Amino acid sequence: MSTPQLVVHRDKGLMAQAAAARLITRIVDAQSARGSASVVLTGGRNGNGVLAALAAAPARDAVDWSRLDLWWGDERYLPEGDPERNATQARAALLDAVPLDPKRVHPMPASDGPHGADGVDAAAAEYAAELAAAAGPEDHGPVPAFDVLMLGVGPDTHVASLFPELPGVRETTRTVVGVHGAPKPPPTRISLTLPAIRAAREVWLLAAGEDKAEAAAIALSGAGEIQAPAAGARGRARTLWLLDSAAASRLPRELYPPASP
Ligand SMILES: O=C(O)[C@H](O)[C@@H](O)[C@H](O)[C@H](O)COP(=O)(O)O
Repeated sequence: MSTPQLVVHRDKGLMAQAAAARLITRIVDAQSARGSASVVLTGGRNGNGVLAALAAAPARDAVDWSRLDLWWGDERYLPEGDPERNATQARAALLDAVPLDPKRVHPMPASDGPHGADGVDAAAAEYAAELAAAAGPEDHGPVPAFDVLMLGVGPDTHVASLFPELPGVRETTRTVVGVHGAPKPPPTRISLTLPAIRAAREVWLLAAGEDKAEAAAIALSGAGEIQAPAAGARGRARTLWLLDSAAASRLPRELYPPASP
């Protein structure tokens, strides 16, 4: 697993634009090398900000959208099309504006699907099976080796729907779990687990705003992953924290020396 690298941008708008530019490059490189690319999307304002910046970037046309697999790191277990679903928000921010292959877009199940509102655990198992079916021998495991997996970071250090101390973050075997009683609404969610997240080549953690400063400082100062799930989110080849200066304001100095005057 890789050691976190930090990139600090002046403000959250620039952070989103720079992350979008980085994502375009990463997708184009993967498509050139292997024919296709795979990206895992996150919910939340920062993740949607990156998607909106990507939608507005002229270089988005460099991506072959028909050869891109999209997955989700977590989902709010709500009916299809609910405005609070991460997939609905991602479609509005970007996905509806680009020529994706619908067969390569893999939203997590919705609560009005075959598993029903009480079936979040079965819905999570279904998504795990979908991931396993997409993994090839070269992936060495039950999920594809995603090119980039993005995660918003919560003020309590949660990533995806893995919250401090709750069962999801303790999962060591399953790749996807149903989440009950999440402290961030809605309480019922589906989430990739840390083992699934760590299958990604690159994991990018997005944190902008003063309310993320403490979470970033804790997660990057050697905290355990059960107490600080963001600390356990690492990519095989690269772990990148993309921050704005407000979110970076409480990092230990050895991680982020203050800018010279
Ligand atoms: O479904 C969700 O809510 C998430 O995926 C969650 O993990 C989110 O990414 C963080 O809470 C950060 O959210 P913000 O970027 O809005 O602060």
